Amino acid sequence: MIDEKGILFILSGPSGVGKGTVRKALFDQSTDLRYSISMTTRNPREGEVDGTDYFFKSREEFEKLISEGQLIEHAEYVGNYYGTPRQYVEKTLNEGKDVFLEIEVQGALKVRENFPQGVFIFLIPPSLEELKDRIVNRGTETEDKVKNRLHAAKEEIDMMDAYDYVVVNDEIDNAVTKVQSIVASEHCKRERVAHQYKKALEDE
Ligand SMILES: Nc1ncnc2c1ncn2[C@@H]1O[C@H](COP(=O)(O)OP(=O)(O)OP(=O)(O)O)[C@@H](O)[C@H]1O
Ligand SMILES: Nc1nc2c(ncn2[C@@H]2O[C@H](COP(=O)(O)O)[C@@H](O)[C@H]2O)c(=O)[nH]1
Repeated sequence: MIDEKGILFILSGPSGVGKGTVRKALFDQSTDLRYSISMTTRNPREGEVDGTDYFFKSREEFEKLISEGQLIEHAEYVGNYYGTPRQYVEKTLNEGKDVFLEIEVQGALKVRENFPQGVFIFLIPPSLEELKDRIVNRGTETEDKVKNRLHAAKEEIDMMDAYDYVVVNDEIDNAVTKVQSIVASEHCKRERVAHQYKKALEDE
């Protein structure tokens, strides 16, 4: 059978590496991917909009979503819950459209268990010093939170080998081009499988 479902792409990596920046730049150029907006219990940052950046939930609401099985994965990250809505992802993939997740590492590894056919991309910083500068300069975290996020980052970078691709986010444009190439290459693989299937039917 040809798999006519969309492809699930997962962009992951430590906090501050630039996942959001790369994703936004990618979506400014690409219209074929569908971005899955996550749920979180963290407070909105200045300028963040409910339903665009995240669906902001209370802890009670989030725990209800977990118990109802409405998330394909969730993780508690530096004191807050984050999770991926099941209905949007499954419906969109079933319609044959590609879905793009931007999530942290524990969650990505859980997605791997349920969607082994997903394409897992790990974004790494050019160095840990640069990672720290990016988190600090973003100006969204207190000193304590920066420390927690950097501590988590070291453990997350150790999980890099569990991914299909690693992209260094040195320059944003370079990183975006690489992610676009990965998307194109995964489509070529899919087309090869479809072509082999068609040929096998014709040869019967
Ligand atoms: N290639 C780059 N070069 C320099 N600065 C960058 C680059 N990519 C992102 N940044 C900057 O680094 C900071 C963190 O980026 P961003 O918020 O996209 O990271 P993130 O991985 O999505 O973080 P989080 O996981 O905490 O949401 C931002 O201020 C962004 O402008
Ligand atoms: N496991 C999940 N992680 C997610 C999800 N959505 C976002 N994230 C990641 O959480 C951290 C912190 O995000 P921030 O917005 O507070 O800086 C970051 O790595 C995000 O990519 C999700 O649905 N599941």
